[in-house]
Amino acid sequence: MLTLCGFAVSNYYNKVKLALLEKGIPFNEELVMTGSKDDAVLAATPLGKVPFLRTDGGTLCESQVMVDYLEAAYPAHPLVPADPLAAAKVRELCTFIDLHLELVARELYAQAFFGGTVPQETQDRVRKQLTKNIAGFQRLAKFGPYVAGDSFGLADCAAYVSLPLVALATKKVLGEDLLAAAGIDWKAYAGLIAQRPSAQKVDADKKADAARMAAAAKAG
Ligand SMILES: N[C@@H](CCC(=O)N[C@@H](CS)C(=O)NCC(=O)O)C(=O)O
Repeated sequence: MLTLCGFAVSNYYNKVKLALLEKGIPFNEELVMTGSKDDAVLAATPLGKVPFLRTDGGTLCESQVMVDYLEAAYPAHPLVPADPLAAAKVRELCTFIDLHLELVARELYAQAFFGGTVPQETQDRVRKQLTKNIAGFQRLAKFGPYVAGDSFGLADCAAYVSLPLVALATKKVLGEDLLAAAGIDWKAYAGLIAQRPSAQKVDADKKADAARMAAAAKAG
């Protein structure tokens, strides 16, 4: 049996959870927060990041590695096309979203979501980089209506959990939703995906986990 480890507010955790739910793979969940000093956790995720996945044969870290493993090990309900190049094009979008959109916007999260401050020079650098990267993303993304074309797939697992964060973080910190400013109607896209039972489960669990974290923070 698979066990997805991490917490339900995490976008990368939810990327893998969406794939598991969409593919109909049975799995357990185990609450693990970031920054663990536990040797067993660090053996599974050496940087202490979440998510990580326990399988009967060993553990995996890195969300894209996990979803690629799921596709290979559980071919039913495929989330990438059978054609290798078409499948790689879907994975290209996943990588682009994770690396060139989310990871860049992440530099704003301390101020956007956690009450911190991001220096002006970092804000300026992120704005410049994201403006360039969003234009690049627009050359790859189809939104037809799914991010890679006419059917739901792996790229939607990445896009659904991360595009709203990019939009909200840029709006809160830079004063402008850079996705919307570039003409990406991410709200309509997210609304479409949010109708799926998998997304509804992810969103409900995320809300409950956010309440758990708020209560824990209040309790010190
Ligand atoms: N590239 C990793 C990113 C995972 C990641 O950054 N997870 C966040 C939570 S959403 C985390 O663990 N942050 C804590 C840290 O970076 O130390 C993946 O795709 O799994």
